Amino acid sequence: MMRIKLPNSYFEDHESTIRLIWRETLYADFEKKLLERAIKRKFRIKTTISAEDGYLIVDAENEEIERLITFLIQSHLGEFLRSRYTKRKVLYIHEGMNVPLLGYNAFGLIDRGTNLIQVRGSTGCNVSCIFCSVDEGPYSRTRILDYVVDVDYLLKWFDEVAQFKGKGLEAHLDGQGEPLLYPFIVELVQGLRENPNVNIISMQSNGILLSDKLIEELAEAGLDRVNLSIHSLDPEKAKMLMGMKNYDLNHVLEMAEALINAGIDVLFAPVIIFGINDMEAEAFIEFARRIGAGKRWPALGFQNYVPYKFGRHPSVRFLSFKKFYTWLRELEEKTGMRPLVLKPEHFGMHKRRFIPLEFHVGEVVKAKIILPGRIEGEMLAVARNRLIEVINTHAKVGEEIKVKIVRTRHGIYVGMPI
Ligand SMILES: C[S@@+](CC[C@H](N)C(=O)[O-])C[C@H]1O[C@@H](n2cnc3c(N)ncnc32)[C@H](O)[C@@H]1O
Ligand code: SF4
Repeated sequence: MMRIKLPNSYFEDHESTIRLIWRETLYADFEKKLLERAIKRKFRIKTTISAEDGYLIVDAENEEIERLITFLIQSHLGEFLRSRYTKRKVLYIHEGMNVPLLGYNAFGLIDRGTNLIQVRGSTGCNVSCIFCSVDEGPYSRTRILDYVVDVDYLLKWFDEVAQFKGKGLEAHLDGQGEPLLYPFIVELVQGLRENPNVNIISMQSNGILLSDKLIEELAEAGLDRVNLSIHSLDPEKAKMLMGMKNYDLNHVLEMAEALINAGIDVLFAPVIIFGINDMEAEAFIEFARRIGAGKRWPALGFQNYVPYKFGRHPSVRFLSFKKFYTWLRELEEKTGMRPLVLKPEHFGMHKRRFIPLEFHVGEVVKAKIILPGRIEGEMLAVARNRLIEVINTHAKVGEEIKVKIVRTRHGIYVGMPI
């Protein structure tokens, strides 16, 4: 009997398949029959494969068999990879694929002309907030695919961008999804910390996947702040807003305290939907005060609910930003909590030279389709070492097509086939 384990993984038995859980957030299913057949073909012996206590069990004793199984699993991992949370197929982006990490908003890097660089290692979310601006999570109706970027590759691109942008940068881990689903989150923070141009490392998160152990690791790696998305202090209302029956508000509140105790600052970032949770604003302020949030940065960053084109839209009233800011100023007066109207300077943010645009609107470029996109009719193409999101297309991976650039804002390129 052999017990096989692979680094950062464990195995589960699923009747006809063996499931490899890799780095907690990803999995791949392997047909037992196929693995057994491969052993039979090579070694002419009949074996049975199962999983127990996290190990893959083969009823044979032979190091060569162990090597074969390990090789088969590792070499097919990319093909079968799925997200444990969204259950969607995951495309693993690594250096060998030559995928530029500038140009697309779902993964890679985004430069919006300031000293803050958004760093996006993966897509996908573990909850489905009823207002989500990017229609994320297990109940998404539009997202059909997830991406995970190899951490060394992401850091390599970051280092190039950071060299161009200069000193005093903030690396902000956010995404079209939940950054804590990124399987290399600790390594990413560590790598960013090693960059001499990075001063601050912050993250935007729903906090659900935090644990005492992960917080300790993130603190040690050098994370400075978490903008924590908590939308209600009432457990039932919070479940409704997060679109998740087993959302454990208490756990997230405990983790907020644990972050602060570990020296990671917390900024609470509730999305305010008037008529639903605006009446909780003072309770949020009270809670933030009590646990000592906002040590180096503001403790609260209330966000006005905005109905986004590709997001989810609860049937609620949308308050104009003018009225929203008036509401915030009144709240400042009433509670003495300042600032609630947040400005870039509260975060040490300032304008910086943009990475020059590679295309201009209206330009027609020859681009090569290299990856499927996240929604139906969308593909990712590459030209001049940038990604372009091509919409309304039936083109296939490998094809070269002519694309008319329709959007270039903040170096995110959208094009249409012509
Ligand atoms: C898309 S989320 C991604 C990060 C992470 N999953 C989270 O929720 O913190 C980024 C931020 O946008 C907020 N947000 C999502 N949908 C929104 C909407 N329709 N209007 C305003 N803010 C929204 C989230 O609460 C979160 O603070
Ligand atoms: S707002 Fe954030 S936590 Fe909520 S579904 Fe969207 S990505 Fe996930």
